[in-house]
Amino acid sequence: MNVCLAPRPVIFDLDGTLIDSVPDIHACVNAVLRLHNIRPLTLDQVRGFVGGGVDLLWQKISGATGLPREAHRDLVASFMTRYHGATNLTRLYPHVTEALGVLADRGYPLGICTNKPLGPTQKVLDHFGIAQLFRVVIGGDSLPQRKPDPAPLRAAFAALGADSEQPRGVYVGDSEFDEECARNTGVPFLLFTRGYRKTPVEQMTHQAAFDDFATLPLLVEEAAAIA
Ligand SMILES: O=C(O)COP(=O)(O)O
Repeated sequence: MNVCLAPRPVIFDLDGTLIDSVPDIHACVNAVLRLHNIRPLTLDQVRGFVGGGVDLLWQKISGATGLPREAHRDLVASFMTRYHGATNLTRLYPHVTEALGVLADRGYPLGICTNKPLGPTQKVLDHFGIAQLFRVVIGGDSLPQRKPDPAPLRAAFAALGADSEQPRGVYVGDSEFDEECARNTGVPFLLFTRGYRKTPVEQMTHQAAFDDFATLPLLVEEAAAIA
């Protein structure tokens, strides 16, 4: 007898996976640093600080620039004012829209689990006209926990009807935070290699690695079959 299983959820990270947002983050960071007469950071420095959410970003910036700990809240607030609608320098990676369309057409429930705060996340998804493809969006401020804690990813799977303790489905991301989160959640990880990771691909745990979103639908099919 042929048993036809419903396609399992596919959850995506955002920064460094679907979008290259570091140029906008870099511009907003330097605008805030300028107010404090701190020399601008390079794009590479800022890229190296992204992945753990806005709080961790500013802890790392303060560590690198010597900004006082007491300034943290104001720095984050000042950054968020600028960052909220900053999409001018952000780009979707090639073939992202097409790959998401193919997966949605094949019936995969799609979601986002990012450490980026929800406000800017929704703005950028709207900006690129892809918001409607995602049935759930979990941001870095949606829950008290952030990736690599499994809680946000579990919540995303649960919202798509999966078992929240032992979800079946796949997570697609680019960073060490995403790799660890997938492992903590117990789901296969598909690694996009053109994002913001610092570790060589061979040293990261993944079900498959890819550098072109055109190949993603096939990888999802293979990974979902064993998830
Ligand atoms: O905002 C960040 O630091 C990273 O966000 P991400 O989880 O989408 O990579």
